[in-house]
Amino acid sequence: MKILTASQIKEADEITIKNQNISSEDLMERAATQVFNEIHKRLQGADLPVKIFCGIGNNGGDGLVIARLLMEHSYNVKVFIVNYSDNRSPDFLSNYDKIKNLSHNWPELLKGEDDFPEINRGDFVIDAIFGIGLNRPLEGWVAKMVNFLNASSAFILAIDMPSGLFSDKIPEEGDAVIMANFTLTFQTPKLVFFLPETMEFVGDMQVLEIGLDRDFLSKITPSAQLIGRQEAQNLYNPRNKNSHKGNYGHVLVAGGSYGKIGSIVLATTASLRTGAGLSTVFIPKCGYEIVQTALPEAMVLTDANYEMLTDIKTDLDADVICFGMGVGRDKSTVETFKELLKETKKPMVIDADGLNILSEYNELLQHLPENTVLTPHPKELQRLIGEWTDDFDKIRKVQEFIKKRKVIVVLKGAHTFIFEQENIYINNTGNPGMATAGSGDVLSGVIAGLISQKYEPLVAAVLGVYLHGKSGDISAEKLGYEGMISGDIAQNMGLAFSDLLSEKENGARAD
Ligand SMILES: NC(=O)C1=CN([C@@H]2O[C@H](COP(=O)(O)OP(=O)(O)OC[C@H]3O[C@@H](n4cnc5c(N)ncnc54)[C@H](OP(=O)(O)O)[C@@H]3O)[C@@H](O)[C@H]2O)[C@@H](O)CC1
Ligand SMILES: [K+]
Repeated sequence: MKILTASQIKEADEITIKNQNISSEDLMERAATQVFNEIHKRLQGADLPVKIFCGIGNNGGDGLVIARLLMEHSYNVKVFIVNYSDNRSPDFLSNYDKIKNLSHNWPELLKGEDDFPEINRGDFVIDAIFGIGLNRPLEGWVAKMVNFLNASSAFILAIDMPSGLFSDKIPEEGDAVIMANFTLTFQTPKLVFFLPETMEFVGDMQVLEIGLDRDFLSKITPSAQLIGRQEAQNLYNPRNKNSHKGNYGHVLVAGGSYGKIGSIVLATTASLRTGAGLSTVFIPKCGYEIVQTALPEAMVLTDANYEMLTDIKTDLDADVICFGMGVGRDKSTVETFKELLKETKKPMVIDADGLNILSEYNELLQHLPENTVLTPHPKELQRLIGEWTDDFDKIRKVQEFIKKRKVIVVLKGAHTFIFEQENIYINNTGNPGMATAGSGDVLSGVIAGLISQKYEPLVAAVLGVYLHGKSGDISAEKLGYEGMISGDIAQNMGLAFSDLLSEKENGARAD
């Protein structure tokens, strides 16, 4: 699903109005009706107090349409106009008239702190104060209004965007932003919904298709893409019946050190469970029996050294090399990694201490094969590219880095971001149970397992992150966030594939 900027959305809006020969008010009615339908589906006529806070722009106009439709269905609705300016939009005004004509339950104008209404625990608050038109931080009593709503224990549903949240920048410390429980957003999710610094304002999120011009949407270059089930399905290559293990490639997992052989077991298990034809590990001697016992399906080669890697064989017949997990940063390990980078032409996936070595010995970066997949978590990324001021600055810095080094970066997080050239892919599977030791080792193994099966490195990264998250979701369903461990994510990869290939309905949600 494409993620568009506010100006792209406004353009789509204008083109839709022109091409479909409708008024902007018609489009507002269409969009807000979708919101009403979602609310009605869930509330089923329940008699709870619905308190709708409307701004005076089109986000407020949406709020007024939602209010009217709820009133027509006999909901217990009270509308408050957050009257921050007299510059009311035309579509706000015509819906203001419509609601006044409908009932004597007129909207109440709020003009300052003294007008704040009572909000109770069981209230259902709808935030239609600001949407994508926000152009400066909230101030004065309007900021206080937002903080007041946040302080209530009412459920807050944000329309299009939580009010106070910009679509293209991070709020400053202390800025007032609605902390929504749920956000119903129009046509396209916004990039800020997925950034670590802003995702908490959004709560759960659902995208409502409002029928914007299809041709325009299909041609426009998005600022990022959200990867859900449908996108992942499009990346999947079905297996040919007439095939053998040689068709699915050979993964080499090189890494590990004394006390850290488990990371190799996890990555290698994941590569095999993702479908690699063969997996060989290259580890220090101390790991020989561990891997042979834990994973009889793997072949094991050992370094001359007992505790760490000092001499990785570079003439191995692998299709992809996965390096770095548990490998440590001893000088002799750095040397053999350097040799490996200089010698190999194979695609690589580099994780953990492999990344830390690259950060410490910057000169190695020039030897990375093109399209190497680097899989840092935020701390590893920071060591690699330096500090950033906020999440937008981080994106810019990653893009500069990948342009210079011609690599793919998989930045792990609640929403993992995959950066390739100018493109950004944002994963929509996964859960907090995956914040557990070894989860990253499994991901590296998954991506390597896909590359070995001839998926392009970018496709392997995007599909691998999706499947890894899905397997995490399946593990969480069975074991709960606390109970699941990364070995479960590796074990359940097969179920993630089955889920991908099953016929079940996906609905409008992008996972
Ligand atoms: N295609 C779609 O997706 C569709 C979108 N639709 C809806 O339209 C929404 C966008 O509407 P919008 O453009 O009218 O902007 P909105 O967010 O209501 O606010 C604008 C007002 O806020 C003001 N203002 C800004 N910052 C301020 C501040 N800090 N403090 C005080 N004032 C501030 C600014 O005035 P200014 O003072 O800058 O002149 C202006 O008056 C969108 O989110 C969606 O809900 C649907 O109806 C149909 C299909
Ligand atoms: K809003």
